[in-house]
Amino acid sequence: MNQSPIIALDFHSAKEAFTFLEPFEGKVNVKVGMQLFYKEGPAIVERLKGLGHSVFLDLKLHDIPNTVKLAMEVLASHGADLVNVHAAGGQAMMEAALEGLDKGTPVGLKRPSIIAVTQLTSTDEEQMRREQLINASLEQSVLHFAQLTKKSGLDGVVCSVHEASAIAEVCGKDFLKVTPGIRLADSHADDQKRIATPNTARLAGSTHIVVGRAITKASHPRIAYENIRTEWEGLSKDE
Ligand SMILES: O=C(O)c1cc(=O)[nH]c(=O)n1[C@@H]1O[C@H](COP(=O)(O)O)[C@@H](O)[C@H]1O
Repeated sequence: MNQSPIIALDFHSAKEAFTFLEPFEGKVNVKVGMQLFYKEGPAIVERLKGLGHSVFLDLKLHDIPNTVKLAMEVLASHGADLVNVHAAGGQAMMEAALEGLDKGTPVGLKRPSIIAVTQLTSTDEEQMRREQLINASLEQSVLHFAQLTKKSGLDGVVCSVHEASAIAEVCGKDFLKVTPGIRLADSHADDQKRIATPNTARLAGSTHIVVGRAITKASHPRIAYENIRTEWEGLSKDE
């Protein structure tokens, strides 16, 4: 998957998603999450891939190792470029996920990259300490999960922009740091707690940004996408 912004297709149906994508010329990076996948099934991934788009299949698996391994074996056959799990599932679960993906990837195709969610971007430190009983800073917790993810052999993590540079120091520049919670300077946080602009994401060393509502709810989604892409890539408006 190239480094263009990943558009979160948080839509209710394939019809809505494809209508939304119509004004976009060429191939884009898209994310299919639970809402669209549970409605449309694997066909949505296959259709998007058929149009040449790159697909992050965001189902955030979190279960016992054997169940995750078997599920990943099936998911690998849909052709997604990137999939994810929750790092809190543990090292054995992450290793099993990787094993399932390796086993399920059709011969001749590249195994999807796999990343683990550290702490959701809708979580803040106070909530983490209170609800998860973690007696550490949020950054320490994210770094812990990033190191566990790396040790398990995965390709990277989902984190917020605020932890990206610390993760780069510990896990390396090439370890994926996929960062949702992206907002333009003047937009609402909605349910997100750890937000940042595309420009901050680039300076912090995010490898990818995931953007949903700032594009999908914009009055001109294509223009919103271009503005975000321009800021993320550090280009001036006319480049
Ligand atoms: O795994 C994810 O993609 C994810 C992890 C996370 O910690 N936070 C997070 O917001 N996401 C996803 O990223 C997208 C963000 O959407 P917006 O807040 O509308 O930009 C949603 O589809 C979330 O499911």
